[in-house]
Amino acid sequence: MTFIEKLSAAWTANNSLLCVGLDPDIAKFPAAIKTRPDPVYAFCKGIIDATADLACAFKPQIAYFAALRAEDQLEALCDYVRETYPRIPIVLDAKRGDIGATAEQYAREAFERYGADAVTVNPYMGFDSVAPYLEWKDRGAIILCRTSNPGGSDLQFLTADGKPVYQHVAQLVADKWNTNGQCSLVVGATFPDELAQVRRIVGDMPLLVPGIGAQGGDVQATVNAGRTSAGTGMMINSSRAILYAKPDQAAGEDHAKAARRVAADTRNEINRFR
Ligand SMILES: O=C(O)c1cc(=O)[nH]c(=O)n1[C@@H]1O[C@H](COP(=O)(O)O)[C@@H](O)[C@H]1O
Repeated sequence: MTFIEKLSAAWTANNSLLCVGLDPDIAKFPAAIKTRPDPVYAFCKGIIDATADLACAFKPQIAYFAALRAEDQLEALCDYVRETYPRIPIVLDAKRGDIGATAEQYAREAFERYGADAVTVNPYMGFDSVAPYLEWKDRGAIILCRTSNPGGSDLQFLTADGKPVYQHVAQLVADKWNTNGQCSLVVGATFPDELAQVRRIVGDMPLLVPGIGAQGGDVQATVNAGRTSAGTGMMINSSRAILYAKPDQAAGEDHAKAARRVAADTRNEINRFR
C-alpha cells in the first residue's frame, strides 16, 4: 500500500483529517513521566494511544527528538505505531534538503531507519535534491510550499515570472515532480487564501496543513479553502494544543485524556466544515 492509499484509508476509517503532531518538549511533560528512563517514548506513546482512533496521521518532528538525544525513542515509537496502529501513516517531519548523494542518506534515514510513510522535504535546492525520496515509490514526499510562519513570506511570496514563488513550487510539483503520484505539499493554515490558490493548482493532491491550534489558524477557513470535492485532501496538523492540553482535574483528566479531548474536539470541528 502506498502512502497516499494509506492516508486515504485512514481519512475514511477514522473519519478524520486531523494529523496529530508529536513535538515532545520534556519541560512540559507531567512530573511522573519526566523521571522515567524513556520519558520521550512514554509521553508520545500515551498521546498515540489516546488519539489513534481520531487521527489520519502522526507527525513526529525530528528536531524535538534529536535535541533530547532521543532518536532511539523515536525509532521505537515508529515501530510501535507500525505494529499497533498499522493503518495510521507516519509522517516524519524533517524538512530535509541537500544534494542528491546526501539526500539518498536522508531518505534511508526516514524510510529505512524510522520506517516513515512520508517525509517533509525542502524544495529550495531543486529537483535533484528531491528525486532520491521519489525513488521510494510507495512513500510520500511532502514538499514545503507556503509555510505557516510569518517569515515564510520573505521568499515564498516574492514574484517571479508574474507569480509568487510558492505558486511556482505548487505548479512544478504538480506538473513535473509528481510523476508517480506520491507528492504532497505543505501549506499553512495561517494563509487560507494561498491554501485555496494551491488547491486550485494541484487538483486533489493531499496537503499537509499545519497552523491550527497553537499558531491560531482558523479551522473553518482552512477546511473551506483546502478540502477537495470529496471533502478530504488534507492532513490538518495540530501539535502543542493537543500534546500539552490542560487536564480538567475536576473531571479526573490526566494529560493523555486531556489530549484526547482536544483532539476529538479538533477532529469534530474540522468535520463540521467538510
Ligand atoms: O512541515 C511542518 O510540519 C510545518 C510546516 C509549517 O509551515 N509550519 C509548521 O508549523 N510545521 C510544523 O508543524 C508543527 C506545528 O506545531 P503546533 O504549532 O504546535 O501545532 C511543528 O512541528 C512545525 O515544525
